[in-house]
Amino acid sequence: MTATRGLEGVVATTSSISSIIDDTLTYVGYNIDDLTNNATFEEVIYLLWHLKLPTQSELQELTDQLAENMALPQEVLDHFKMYNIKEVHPMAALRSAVSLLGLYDEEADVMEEEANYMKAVRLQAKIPTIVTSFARIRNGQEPIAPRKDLGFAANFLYMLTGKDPEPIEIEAFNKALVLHADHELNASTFTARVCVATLSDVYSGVTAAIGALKGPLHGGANEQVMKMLTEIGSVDKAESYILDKLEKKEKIMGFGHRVYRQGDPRAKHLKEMSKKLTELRGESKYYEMSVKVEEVFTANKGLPPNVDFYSASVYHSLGIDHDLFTPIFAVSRVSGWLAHILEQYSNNRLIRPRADYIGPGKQKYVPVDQRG
Ligand SMILES: CC(=O)SCCNC(=O)CCNC(=O)[C@H](O)C(C)(C)COP(=O)(O)OP(=O)(O)OC[C@H]1O[C@@H](n2cnc3c(N)ncnc32)[C@H](O)[C@@H]1OP(=O)(O)O
Ligand SMILES: O=C([O-])CC(=O)C(=O)O
Repeated sequence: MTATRGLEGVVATTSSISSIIDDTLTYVGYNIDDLTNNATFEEVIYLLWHLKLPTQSELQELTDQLAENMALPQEVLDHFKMYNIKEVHPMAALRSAVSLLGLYDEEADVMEEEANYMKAVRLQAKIPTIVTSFARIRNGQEPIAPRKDLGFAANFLYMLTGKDPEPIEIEAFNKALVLHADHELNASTFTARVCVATLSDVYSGVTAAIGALKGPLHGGANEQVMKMLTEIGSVDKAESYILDKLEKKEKIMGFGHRVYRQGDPRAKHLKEMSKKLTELRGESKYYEMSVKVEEVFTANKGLPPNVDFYSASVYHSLGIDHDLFTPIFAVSRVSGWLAHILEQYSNNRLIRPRADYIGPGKQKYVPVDQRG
């Protein structure tokens, strides 16, 4: 038995949800460019869960179900008072809140298909409310209830700020949600599938996935990109900053990818939005710094930016706190996790690979009082 480090190139399941072939990303056969330019996030959720685009009435039904399920149990809101909310990372709070949510769902352990689908609806609906409520409570503000007249993207921004978002903000946020929704067998989705393949419940699968997304080599990279841009501070400092990091053999967050070789097809959409939004806000230095970082990094390492790189300046331009960037990734990616969880249940087999043992050979047990 020989191990493949990081399971690189290992094909671990079949799936009908999304594919990356020759650097082209599709959801159920629809090119990501087409979906980003045309679809609402609600349509994409439906697509991932049903493997077809919805009709008008199917879309309305899902939209209504999401709207009806956005409110949180009071216990979940109350639990934010149990710890020092200002000190806690919102990804840790989200992970805990989703786990807690499972305790208040009477159907949490009901494994029928319809019950699992409705849990998916409830989780997709409630995760934005968790993230926005957390963000407001830690600022001493009351959580804001969602509005029935707003779509998913607009509602998130409204619940976060209490203000009616501008059309360009809604467009940018909707695109970001579409772009982050699914990505084949990335680390957090694989985690979710491994978890539920034991026939554990949907809440456990999503809680595990949030834990995997949190790490800086995966979803956590977008917050680190913003930290880097803040540290750089101005365009003229970008080149020396990057060269110094490379000299020290440090990784530059937001670059590189396990699967893409020529580049991540999602990055160009975020780059375009970053340009538009940073100019609109009079903060084009964040876009310009990003472009300079890309130029210097790719010239030296030949690795193009991934989805996390330009999403940082997009979210910053939307006025979002930097530590909420990864939770926002989860607000979108939960749609993909749930699609994969439902797919796993529908054709389940325990996921249990092997390890290539490289420890000591046979040893004889020595009682503790005789060990030197
Ligand atoms: C949504 C997402 O999850 S997208 C990914 C988000 N993560 C990041 O942006 C973090 C930065 N990027 C990385 O750490 C990596 O590119 C990963 C984790 C995304 C992919 O990693 P892997 O396929 O395992 O590549 P690995 O980390 O082994 O890197 C291969 C080589 O490229 C280098 N490399 C890869 N990415 C970077 C980077 N961002 N900065 C500097 N060097 C890099 C490595 O140092 C390594 O060089 P070496 O062979 O000389 O040691
Ligand atoms: O696929 C991956 O390894 C990481 C990624 O880009 C994503 O999850 O969107």
